[in-house]
Amino acid sequence: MPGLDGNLIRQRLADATLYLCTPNRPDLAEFADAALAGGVDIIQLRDKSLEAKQEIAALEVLAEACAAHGKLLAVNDRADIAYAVRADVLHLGQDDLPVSCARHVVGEEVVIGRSTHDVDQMQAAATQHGVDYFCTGPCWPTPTKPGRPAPGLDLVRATKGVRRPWFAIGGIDLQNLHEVKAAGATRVVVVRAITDAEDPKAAAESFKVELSS
Ligand SMILES: Cc1ncc(COP(=O)(O)OP(=O)(O)O)c(N)n1
Ligand SMILES: Cc1nc(C(=O)O)sc1CCOP(=O)(O)O
Ligand SMILES: [Mg+2]
Repeated sequence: MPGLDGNLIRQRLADATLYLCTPNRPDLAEFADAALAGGVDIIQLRDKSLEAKQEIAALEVLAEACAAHGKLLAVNDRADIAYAVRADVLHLGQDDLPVSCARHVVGEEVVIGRSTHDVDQMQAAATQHGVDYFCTGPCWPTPTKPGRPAPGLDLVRATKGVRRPWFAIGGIDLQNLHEVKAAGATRVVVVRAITDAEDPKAAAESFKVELSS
């Protein structure tokens, strides 16, 4: 079955402000439904513990939730799995598959994103052929990505005004979101702020309210 049309995916990306990465969890379907109902625009399965078969099974759960809410499904690292589940988005870090290689696997419709951690990487991702969006971070050191040094909000400030869609990431929560916005970000990626929330729908709603003001 073909995935969404690339123009529609890129339109949804342009409109997206809240991107959630989640590990697999026993209540994945209910959790995803709540987060998407609260306003999450893109949901990525980020779980390094899964074998391909289990990752595909979890992504199929997320795909159903994304289709029901008209939102985007993202795969982390694996172009083959993105292809297998007809994902809308493939996210690649600096040490992952080269973009040109991933593009051959997933085709032209799928949106490809990149992680960046310094100004040189950010400027490269802002112009590199085949890249549709990028992320800058971590804004703060985060236990979700142990050992990754944080360039902090200076990198967000350096990215302000770049036209290609970009998201701030790393250590962002409802308490410090105003600092991220003041540094120039209009889009954010979060993990714990929603995955650890008692009420994921309410957490997502609060992010969306703050991001739209
Ligand atoms: C949306 C988004 N942004 C950044 C990352 C981090 O990617 P990477 O640096 O490859 O690290 P891992 O997540 O693979 O550990 C991401 N996954 N998603
Ligand atoms: C997965 C990931 N990538 C980062 C980067 O800077 O590229 S920071 C990060 C983890 C973000 O998790 P939390 O919202 O729980 O701090
Ligand atoms: Mg990666």
